[in-house]
Amino acid sequence: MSKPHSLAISKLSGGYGDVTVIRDVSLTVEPGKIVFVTGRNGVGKTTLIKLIAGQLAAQSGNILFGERDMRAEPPHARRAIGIGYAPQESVVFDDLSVRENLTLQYRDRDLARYEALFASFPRLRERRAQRAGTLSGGEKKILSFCRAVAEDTQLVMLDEPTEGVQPENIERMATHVATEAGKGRGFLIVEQNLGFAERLADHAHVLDHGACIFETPGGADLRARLAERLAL
Ligand SMILES: Nc1ncnc2c1ncn2[C@@H]1O[C@H](COP(=O)(O)OP(=O)(O)OP(=O)(O)O)[C@@H](O)[C@H]1O
Repeated sequence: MSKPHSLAISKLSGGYGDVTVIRDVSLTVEPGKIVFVTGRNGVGKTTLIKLIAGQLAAQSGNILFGERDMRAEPPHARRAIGIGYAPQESVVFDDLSVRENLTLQYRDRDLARYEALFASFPRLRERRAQRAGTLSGGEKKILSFCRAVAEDTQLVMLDEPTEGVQPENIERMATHVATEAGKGRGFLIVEQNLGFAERLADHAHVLDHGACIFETPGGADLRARLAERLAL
């Protein structure tokens, strides 16, 4: 992995066509830091991640990764530069096997890079020859999580990674995120699971109507601080 970069978003606005969903959002993810974005349904969390990944074009504001302006780069280039992404809908190719889904982007098609993840999620290894479309919703989320974590990117964006995943696997996800952050990778995680956020966050933002209405450092009572803002 090359020298780690910070992601720095400033006054970012964007949405769908002429409709503005995200308004003037600013946040930073430094190397090795875990930053959460939470908020109620429909406030724009996924839209924000898609703007950073390049799946949606920004209307105004800046997205810098290191010194580089990401707004000029198409999605595949942003990934190649070091911004990985596991979307909320998991993007599992149903007709391909689990193995193919995990190795599509690698010329060597080697599963060895998944050893540590398979140790935590053995069902994925057991089901490697199975059509990915036959996996349960939670298993698809785990597949998508593993693919993003195993990829050699400096930043990992996860959109609701724990949705539909059982508690012991959520705990294993948390362990992998903490380990990877310890190696210097940054994480930007959209989550409504406040326990997961409290367990991992260095910093958290609350989004409402497309704007950041609250931000706070991580820590023991993060869940309560966020819940208070979410109830407003
Ligand atoms: N393709 C689209 N075209 C137009 N509007 C959209 C589109 N996708 C989402 N929206 C709207 O943008 C707003 C924000 O949606 P978004 O998916 O970003 O919210 P979210 O906070 O991620 O919600 P959830 O927690 O339910 O996943 C919503 O009002 C939604 O209806």
